[in-house]
Amino acid sequence: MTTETAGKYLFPEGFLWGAATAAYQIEGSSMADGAGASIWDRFSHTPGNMKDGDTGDVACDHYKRWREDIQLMKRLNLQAYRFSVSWSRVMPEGRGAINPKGIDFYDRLVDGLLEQGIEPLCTLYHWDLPAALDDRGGWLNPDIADWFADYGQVLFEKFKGRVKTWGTINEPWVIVDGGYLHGALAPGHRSAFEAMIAGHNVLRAHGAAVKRFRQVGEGKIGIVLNIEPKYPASDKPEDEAARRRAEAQMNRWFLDPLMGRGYPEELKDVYGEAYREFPQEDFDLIAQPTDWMGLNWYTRAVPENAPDAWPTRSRPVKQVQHAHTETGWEVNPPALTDTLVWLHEQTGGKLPLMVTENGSAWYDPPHAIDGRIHDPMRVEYLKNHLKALHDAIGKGVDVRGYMAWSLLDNLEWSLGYSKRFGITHVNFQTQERTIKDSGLLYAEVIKTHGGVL
Ligand SMILES: N#[N+]C[C@@H]1[C@@H](O)[C@H](O)[C@@H](O)[C@@H]2O[C@H]12
Repeated sequence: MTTETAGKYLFPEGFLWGAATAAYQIEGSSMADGAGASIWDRFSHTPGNMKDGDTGDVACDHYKRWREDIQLMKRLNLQAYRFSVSWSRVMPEGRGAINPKGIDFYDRLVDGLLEQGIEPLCTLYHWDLPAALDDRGGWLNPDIADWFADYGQVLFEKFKGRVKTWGTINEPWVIVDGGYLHGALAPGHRSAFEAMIAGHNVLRAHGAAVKRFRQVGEGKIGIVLNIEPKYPASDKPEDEAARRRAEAQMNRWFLDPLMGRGYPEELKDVYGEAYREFPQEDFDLIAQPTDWMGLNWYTRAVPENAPDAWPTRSRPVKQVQHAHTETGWEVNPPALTDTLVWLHEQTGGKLPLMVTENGSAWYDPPHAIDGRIHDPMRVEYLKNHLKALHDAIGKGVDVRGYMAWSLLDNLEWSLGYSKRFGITHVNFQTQERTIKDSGLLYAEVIKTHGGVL
């Protein structure tokens, strides 16, 4: 904070400050106490899939250390905690029998959070599909919509009155683009034909869960989308056309059907013969009204026309004038403001938004030095993106909260433990947690409602 900015970035009363994680990335013990395997247990144990051969077998050992981690959340002044449930820990086969020890873990976690005055925000699905369901076709099997709604009902009923904000699915685009189109994520398929089908079933499952929530649940429900704004590399028509294809394939593929607009026209151009039509009743199910929408936001892209680039025939042009994180993502806070304004417009300005993930990976030392973890780049990233978020609110965007990604350094999927996103450092040899300078700043931001920015 400088004298001229003192108080300039105060956030609205009731703005919800938290941090986010996901089950497979932090829990460990993924097969303990009757849990079933997920597609990530299989994928991470398949040689060649994971950097350094890393797996989620231990991760942050959160399954055992959850009490310690709730104390960590208190030290960070968190008002909320966004976590996901491992479907196969609760329902080992994905359908039918419930694993009592599995659901008991989440029961204790939710009660522990509430006891500390931390609001639990629960994501039903953050990529870790039960392997038993994958054996039945997984997201390629249309029956998964009912399987997912049945799973959701178990949680809606179990946590009624305690969990009041639900997210159905985290990042449909990554589930499909990573898991079915490019194969970089579980279950590792590479087919545009499968991607269209899987994407449609992910959306149907969301709709089925929302419908079931209206019957048995209590509170608010929404979905969490990753949006990466696309800016044209030049004013050449071919670059604008490339931008539109890239925007349709990532940002509108799922958003448009959720808003009742069906798939964007450009998707036919992107997927060609793999594109397919679906019945209107599916789109009616998908466009079930929801109560809020989550935005996971990290960076922007500047695509140019690239006829050889599959499937969008576009390629991002590196913006060397800006800093880039360890994951190679450009740092561009104003693009977050633009995205929030765009999403506000795309959702008709009636759907409350929440930034459900935002953060950055930088090189951090493997252990604390004199009890501290200095992460100046992450401090700057956090400060500047919170200011950009504040700017969006100033432009009339209804943003209700911000969940820092992530509470802990954790398993960055197929990148393993090589990329650290946490505001808390984890020494993966000792499991020691050390709040980084960015976490100390975030605690102050929360305490001052942004006044410290
Ligand atoms: N990569 N990256 C960091 C972060 C990932 O760790 C989360 O699980 C996803 O929801 C989303 O991709 C964002």
